Amino acid sequence: MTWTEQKVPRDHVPVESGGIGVLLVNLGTPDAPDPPAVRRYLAEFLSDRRVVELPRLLWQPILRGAILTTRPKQSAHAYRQVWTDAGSPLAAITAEQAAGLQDRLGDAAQVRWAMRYGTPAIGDELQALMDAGCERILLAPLYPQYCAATTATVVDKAADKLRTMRWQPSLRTLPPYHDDPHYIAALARDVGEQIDALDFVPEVLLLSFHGMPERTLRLGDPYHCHCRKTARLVAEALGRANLRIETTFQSRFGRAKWLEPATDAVLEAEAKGGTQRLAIAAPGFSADCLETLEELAIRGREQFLEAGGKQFATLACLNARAPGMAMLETIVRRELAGWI
Ligand SMILES: C=CC1=C(C)c2cc3[nH]c(cc4nc(cc5[nH]c(cc1n2)c(C)c5CCC(=O)O)C(CCC(=O)O)=C4C)c(C)c3C=C
Ligand SMILES: [Fe+2]
Ligand SMILES: [Fe+2]
Repeated sequence: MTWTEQKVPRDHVPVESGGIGVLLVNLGTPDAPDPPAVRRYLAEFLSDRRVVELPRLLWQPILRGAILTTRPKQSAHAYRQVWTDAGSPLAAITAEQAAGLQDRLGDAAQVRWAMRYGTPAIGDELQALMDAGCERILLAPLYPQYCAATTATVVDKAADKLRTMRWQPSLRTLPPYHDDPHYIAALARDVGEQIDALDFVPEVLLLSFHGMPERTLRLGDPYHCHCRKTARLVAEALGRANLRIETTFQSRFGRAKWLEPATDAVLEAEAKGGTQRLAIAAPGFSADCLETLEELAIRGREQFLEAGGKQFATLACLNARAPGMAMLETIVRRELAGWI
């Protein structure tokens, strides 16, 4: 043993060294569907300057005042409607995706998962990978379309952890995969199969993406363009002449103008304009969550049917089913090239 090794405290030495890690990251979700837990989650999420790009001195009083006194109660009600025995759908599905990817990668890499807001925290999971001997880590934000409010903030948070380390791992990040042929093929196959399994033939398929303030498009965020490209490629890959496919943006928050057309407005307009049978998919969400299970599947259905629509279906996200997992394995292995 060399002099340096003798000087290194035993508990700071990885158990095994030279390992490869993969950290899957999604947005985050409350620990429980009750107002205090939702308040903690929203406080962290909506204090992120990547998410709400307003000066702190202006935004924090609004957040701590109007928003955090009313929204946690409303959102907790929404979360209760989608909560499962395994907890929040977003966390449960992300855990399943990590387990599925671990099975597929075997001994080649250790896979863990984290949430940008709440738990399990990115810093803790990076540490766990390092403690398990990983010196090279692929950070994989599970957002197909790049957005500063989602992708960049994951990298920021990982960098915050690295900033505290004397001995850092080597880090790679998974690039956005909005136009990756494997992602498009997985979506086309999965969406196509789900449409074929419906008990009705939809006239219209809405591809609904999470919205963003329109200003971010003008500031150069590629998110809107990525969503549009995904939608165009999925429509081409589906190749269904009798199915009209439209792109919309959901989950508007606050008073600023958001990307349009808005999903809720289009659902109403379609029904009022005579569309009777409609299906909706959310290709930007890698896992089902509040925004798909409550906003689309519950409220979206009500909006469409109340406006005169007759049949409505929300299609599941790729989640941990085979087409999505095969795609994830392929794009992760590609980024691990040279490491494994
Ligand atoms: C300014 C506010 C918000 C921005 C910008 C935003 C961008 C954004 N979000 C996602 C993905 C998800 N968002 C989810 C929930 C959610 N989003 C916001 C606000 C903004 N999102 C809020 C306040 C909430 C919480 C629920 C509520 O109170 O309405 C979720 C689901 C989380 C879950 O627990 O299931 C996801 C996923 C993307 C992809 C995105 C920008 C591209
Ligand atoms: Fe959101
Ligand atoms: Fe929502």
